[in-house]
Amino acid sequence: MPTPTNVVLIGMPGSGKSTVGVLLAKHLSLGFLDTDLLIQQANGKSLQAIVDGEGQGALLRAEEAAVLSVEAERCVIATGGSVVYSAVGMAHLKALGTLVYLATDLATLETRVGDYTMRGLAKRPDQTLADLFAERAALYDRYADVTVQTTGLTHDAVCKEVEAALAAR
Ligand SMILES: Nc1ncnc2c1ncn2[C@@H]1O[C@H](COP(=O)(O)OP(=O)(O)O)[C@@H](O)[C@H]1O
Ligand SMILES: O=C(O)C1=C[C@@H](OP(=O)(O)O)[C@@H](O)[C@H](O)C1
Ligand SMILES: [Mg+2]
Repeated sequence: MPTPTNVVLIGMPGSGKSTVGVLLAKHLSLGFLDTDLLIQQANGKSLQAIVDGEGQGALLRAEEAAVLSVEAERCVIATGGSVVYSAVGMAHLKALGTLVYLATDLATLETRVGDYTMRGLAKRPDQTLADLFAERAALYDRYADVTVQTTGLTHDAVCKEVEAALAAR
C-alpha cells in the first residue's frame, strides 16, 4: 500500500461531498473520484434503480464493492452518505487517505436535497432524512480525521475550510 495521499469526503447526502469534492481537487491539483459513479458504472444502472429493484441492502453491498475496488493516489474521493455502514469499506478508505467529514445541520440538508425519495438513498421506505441524520451522526464522528462545518458556507468557502484544516494537520 503506497503512502496515503488521498482526501476522502464523508457526510450526509447534501453535505457537498460531490460538488465541493470537484472544487477541492482543482484547488489541490488532485484527481477526483465519486464512488456513487463507480457503483453506477459497475452495475449499469442508477442508484435509485438498484434500491427499487433489489432493495437498500443491494445498494449497500454494491457500495462496499465499489469502495473496496478503489486504488487511488492523489485524489479527492467523494463517497456516498451510506458508506459509514461498511466497516471494511471504511478501513479501506482510512488506509487510502485522510477522512474529512463535511458536517451540515439537518435543516440545511433538507433545503439542499429537497425531494430525497428519488435520490437512491440507502434507507427503509419509512425512514426520513431526519432518521438517517440521527442514525449516522455518531458514525461520521467516529470515522472522521477532520471535521469541517458547512452550514451557512458557500461551496467555495467549504473548500477553503477543508484546505485550511488539511494544512493544519
Ligand atoms: N456549501 C453549499 N452551499 C450551497 N449548496 C450546496 C453546498 N454544498 C452542496 N450544495 C448543494 O447541495 C446539493 C447536494 O450536493 P452534493 O455535492 O451532491 O452533496 P453530496 O454528494 O454530499 O450528497 C447540490 O445541489 C449542491 O449544489
Ligand atoms: O446516504 C445515502 O444513503 C446515499 C447517498 C448517495 O450519495 P450522496 O451522499 O452523494 O448523496 C448514494 O451513495 C446512495 O444513493 C446512498
Ligand atoms: Mg454525492
